[in-house]
Amino acid sequence: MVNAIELSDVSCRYRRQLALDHVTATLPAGRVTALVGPNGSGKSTLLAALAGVLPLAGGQIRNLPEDIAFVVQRSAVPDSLPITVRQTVEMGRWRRRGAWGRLRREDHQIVDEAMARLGLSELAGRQLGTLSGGQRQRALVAQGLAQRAALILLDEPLASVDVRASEYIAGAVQDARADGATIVIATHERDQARQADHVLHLSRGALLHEGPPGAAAGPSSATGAMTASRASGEHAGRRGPAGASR
Ligand SMILES: Nc1ncnc2c1ncn2[C@@H]1O[C@H](COP(=O)(O)OP(=O)(O)OP(=O)(O)O)[C@@H](O)[C@H]1O
Repeated sequence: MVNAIELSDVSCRYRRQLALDHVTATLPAGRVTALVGPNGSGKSTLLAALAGVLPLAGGQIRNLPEDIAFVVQRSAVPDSLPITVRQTVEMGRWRRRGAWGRLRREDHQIVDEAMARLGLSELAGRQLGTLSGGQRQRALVAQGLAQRAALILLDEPLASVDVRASEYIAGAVQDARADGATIVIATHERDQARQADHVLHLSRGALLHEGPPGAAAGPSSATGAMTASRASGEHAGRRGPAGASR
């Protein structure tokens, strides 16, 4: 039995600015947690703290797994990066094999599976920079999935993506959950927050509320999503558009 990740009194700063303000919260193991709140409320900062790329200014995080996949915002990846879709997804195996290590047959299988899951198989040889925004986002999510990490962090994976990409990504998230991963998603998308198991509502770096989707949200909710009831069942969206099943 894997324990929930526990944040107690977690604070983070960028120089003098307090970006996370004494956050105490729980991220249930093997479940999807959505981080919601207005721009600048601390969602990306909380992901960076969980990923270990931003040191804590105070507090502690317990039960953090060692293998963590961090799918950053698409805007954080330069358009001109000379890399194909396959190479992008293969980078998800670097942690296991090292950047210069040879991928094994099982790695290639995992990469193929992640690409198929996100509907990217036919785009494998394409340069990342020649893809649409939604396709590029799918490639980044596929890279995250290929890590087969116990904790998967996704920063705004549905920002400015088309319906097809958002269906593939939502399906991939539910698949990773079904495989036992703990997933944390910063999102502005109502549907994604509704489909989560647990929601942390942040405002100005502080936790306003945590609980199941549909529970009370503060009046400043950026998404307005928290008053809606859960739209779909446990494994809703497990399959993406045609050909995406695995
Ligand atoms: N690299 C940085 N240097 C300085 N301040 C930063 C940095 N990154 C974020 N901040 C500040 O920290 C606060 C929290 O930002 P963060 O990006 O975590 O919010 P967010 O909820 O993810 O916002 P968004 O929805 O716009 O992505 C904001 O006030 C922001 O201006």
